[in-house]
Amino acid sequence: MTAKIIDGNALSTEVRGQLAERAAALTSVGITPCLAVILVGEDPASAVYVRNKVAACEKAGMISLRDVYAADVEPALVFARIAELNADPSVHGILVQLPLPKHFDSEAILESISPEKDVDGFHAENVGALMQGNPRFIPCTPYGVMKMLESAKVPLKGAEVVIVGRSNIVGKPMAMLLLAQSCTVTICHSQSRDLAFHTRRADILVAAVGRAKMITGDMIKPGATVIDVGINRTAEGKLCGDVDFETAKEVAGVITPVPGGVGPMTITMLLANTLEAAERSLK
Ligand SMILES: Nc1nc(=O)c2c([nH]1)NC[C@@H]1CN(c3ccc(C(=O)N[C@@H](CCC(=O)O)C(=O)O)cc3)C=[N+]21
Ligand SMILES: [Mg+2]
Repeated sequence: MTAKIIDGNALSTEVRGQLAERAAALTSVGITPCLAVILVGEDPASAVYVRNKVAACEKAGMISLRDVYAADVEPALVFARIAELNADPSVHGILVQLPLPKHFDSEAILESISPEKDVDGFHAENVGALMQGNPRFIPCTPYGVMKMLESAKVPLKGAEVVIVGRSNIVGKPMAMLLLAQSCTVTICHSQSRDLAFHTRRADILVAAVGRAKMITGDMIKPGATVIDVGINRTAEGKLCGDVDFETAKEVAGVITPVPGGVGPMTITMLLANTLEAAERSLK
């Protein structure tokens, strides 16, 4: 039997439809949700993501602003633009596309965004709120994963979860969200001894390492839920995840594909956070 596939595009369409209704309701009272996106440099993948985010905003009836800077821009210019966006009441969300060029202090940039407009949930204040169990903005990728688990009715209470990857943008917030749902959470990383020992115990396995096809079917417990957060490009330019889908789908009970899985849900939850920020501005 092959695994049930969670279709991230279909779920995105459904959720974005609901968001569009809320956006229209806000617009009718004079507030159109607005996301400002800042892109520094010419990385082609980043340009594609930013284009997708902007298009998704407009389709959901939200406004988007886009500022693109050359890779060698003075950071002071970007800080000044963020300050301007922080002060602009018509802007509800601000996203600085990562990664930034090496001469940027990324942490300082993220801390300069007003926590009330930090729709990525990367500001230390929002990270702290999530750890304390009172999230203000949930980082978009782990938020999207939670929606996917919910839509597939994957039981969470008491489940053994193994997350492979410990990044600030996926692994760590993912662990906090699943812990809050009473999962038993293990975080593995590049220095973990005997990775397969851990992954084979997982009822829910989240792969967020950035290494193409590194999770193979033999590393998965039969019937497990496998969430693939990886976005890797092969030499031929094909997109593939951290999970070897062909072998994994024969073992897993539920699985997410790449493309068409977590990626579209990340953008959907960015829209959700922007809308949420705009709704809060009413109160
Ligand atoms: N401040 C910031 N916030 C982010 O949320 C952020 C970021 N920086 N930097 C880069 C990563 C990556 N990310 C993706 C979003 C959507 C897809 C997505 O839609 N993927 C499509 C395919 C798109 C394609 O063809 O390349 C899919 O998986 O089906 C992928 C990756 C957001 N990120
Ligand atoms: Mg994100």
